[in-house]
Order: sequence, then structure tokens, then C-alpha cells
Amino acid sequence: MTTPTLQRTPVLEIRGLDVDYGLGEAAVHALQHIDLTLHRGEVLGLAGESGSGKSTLAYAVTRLLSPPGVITAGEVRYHPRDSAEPLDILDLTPQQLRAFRWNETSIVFQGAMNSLNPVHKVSTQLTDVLKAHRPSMSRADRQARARELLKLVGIAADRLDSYPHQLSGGMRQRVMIAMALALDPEIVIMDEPTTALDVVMQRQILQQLVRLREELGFSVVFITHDISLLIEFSDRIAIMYGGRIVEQAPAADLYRDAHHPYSHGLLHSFPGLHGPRRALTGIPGSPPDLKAMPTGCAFHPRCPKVHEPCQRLLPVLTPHSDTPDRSVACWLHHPPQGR
Ligand SMILES: Nc1ncnc2c1ncn2[C@@H]1O[C@H](COP(=O)(O)OP(=O)(O)OP(=O)(O)O)[C@@H](O)[C@H]1O
Repeated sequence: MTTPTLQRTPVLEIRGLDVDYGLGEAAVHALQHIDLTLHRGEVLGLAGESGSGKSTLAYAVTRLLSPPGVITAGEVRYHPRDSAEPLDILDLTPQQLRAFRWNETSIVFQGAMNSLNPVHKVSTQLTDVLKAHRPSMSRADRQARARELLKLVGIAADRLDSYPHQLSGGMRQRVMIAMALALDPEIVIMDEPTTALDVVMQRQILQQLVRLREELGFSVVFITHDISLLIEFSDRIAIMYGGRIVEQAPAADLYRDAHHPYSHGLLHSFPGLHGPRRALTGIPGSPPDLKAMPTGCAFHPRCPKVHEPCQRLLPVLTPHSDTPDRSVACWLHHPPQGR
């Protein structure tokens, strides 16, 4: 776990975000009422089983959702560093959106290292990003920036002349991270950035990313299936289940004491890298089918703590009264009143 010097200034505020795949009766509600804040300089981890909506959230906030995905409600407010006025990303024109992407935010997708163009040298791929978005930059400056970017991610500058197939998987992934940082974005979204790599390489790359974040001050949304990596490298974690956030907490607090039975199950489905041994229990059953969601709390059919209101009433994400930094959507912690 990192020990951040967190400034609690929001850089991205997601409010009431709903995303469907498809229209009308056939629509699948992939995200429902997502409220989430990314603070400047923090690493926010997103966890949840396959199909819980993590990638949909990443695509929606960058307006990269392709049909049949549609944003049906909500706001995504971006706070530029030098401006008092936030922008609603969902209202940006295509031209504003182009400037927003790369300049302000960038994404490293799942399996990104395989998206390098095999017929172009690393230098061309890095300088092309600069050419497209910084047209006034001279050729020499672009080359210098490309060298600097490779150095940032721990690759020797002489690799600029390599083709992707001449690099290892770890190096290709570092090149993708260098590309994501090319225009000094405020937000970097990493969707399973290191999954294809071995564990040692994954940790090295993430350690470097966290160091760069401290040096350059960007914020990170980090999505991975690997909960131990998430706990180690995130400042805060949001747990998703069936298209909703069911718990949010600082990573250390979540690790010590998860409030939602689903978070508890996720954390006890993997062996921790540090700390005392704990019994692995896993989670019985499988993730919900979004086309036939259970009534009440979507987790209730799998929940070891299920009790009366859970089948009937949907719990909403509610801040903890003593620690407002934590919130949970569970009737165990916020019993229904008068219903
Ligand atoms: N193009 C699509 N059409 C219909 N449904 C989709 C589409 N893309 C995603 N979904 C559905 O939306 C839900 C959320 O998917 P998403 O990929 O965001 O989950 P995820 O948590 O990122 O999963 P993973 O960890 O496997 O990447 C899933 O139930 C999925 O079936």
C-alpha cells in the first residue's frame, strides 16, 4: 500500500452515472447510479468480478463507449488544474473531446502492449502522438521528448529504434505507459495494464507508475482482477458488484476490515502478499446475470449474512457515520428505518 500525500481536491467527479447496453426492453443495465470521486494525485482501484462493470465505467467516463453502450443518466465533472470551472465530459463537443483525451486523460487498455503497430519503430509511435496533439513541436523536440518518455519508464533511449517484436512484453507495456504519459495527462486510466505479464514484472511496472505519479502528479484509475496488487498500489478502492459500487474505502481500511460481505469474500479469495496468513474462503455461486438481477440487494443470493430486508430492499451506498471516507451499500451497516 502506498503512503500518499493526498490532497483531497477532486479531479473527476462521477455522479449518478447509468450505462445501458441496448435500448428499451432489451437493455442491460451495466452501470447503475455510480457515484465516485477521483482526487488529484491518488490511485483509485476498481475491483469486482468479471462483468461487474469496471471496463464499462472506464469507457463511459472517457466517452469511449461504443454502441450498443449508451450513457442514460449522470454527470462526469472534470476539474482542470488551472480553472475554477469544472467541465461535464458528457457535454463536450467532439472537438473538445479530442483535446480532452490524451491531453487531460489517457487510457492503457487491457492487452495494450499488443496494440503497438508492428511495422513502426517505437520512436515513430511515440512521436506520432506528439505530432498529432502538439503540432507546433519541432521534430528535434519530439525526438527529445520521446527519449525522455522512454527514460521515465525505465527503458534505455537506444530502444527508440526498435520494432515492437524486438522488445519483451514488459518493455512493450512500458512503452504503452510512456505513450499514455506523453502529453502530461491529469488522469491515467489503467484497465488490467499488466495482466499478461509475470508477477515480478507486474509489480516492477506498478512500482514505477506509482513513483511517476508522485513525480508528475497525475491521478490513476487502476482496474485489475488481482486484488493483492490493487491493495498494494491503490490509495482508495471501490468495489463493484452487478453494475453498482457496493463499498468504497481507503485500501488499508478495506484490507483490515471490509464492511460489505462481498468485499470480504473478494479479499478472502486470494492469498495476501504481506501480513499474517488468512483462511481463503472464496465466494459461493456466480456473478449475477444483468438481464435477470435479483430483487433487493443483488448480492443476497450469495451472501453469508443475508437477512430479512436484503431480498426486498436495495441498499444504497451510504457514508459511514464515524469515517465518512468509507461508504457501503449493505443493510448490515445501515439497517432500514421504518420500512
Ligand atoms: N457490447 C456489449 N453488449 C452487451 N453487453 C455488454 C457489452 N459489453 C459489456 N456488456 C455487459 O456489461 C457488463 C459489464 O461488462 P464490463 O466489461 O464492463 O465488466 P468488467 O467488470 O470490466 O469485466 P472484466 O473484468 O471481465 O473485464 C457485463 O455483464 C457484460 O456482459
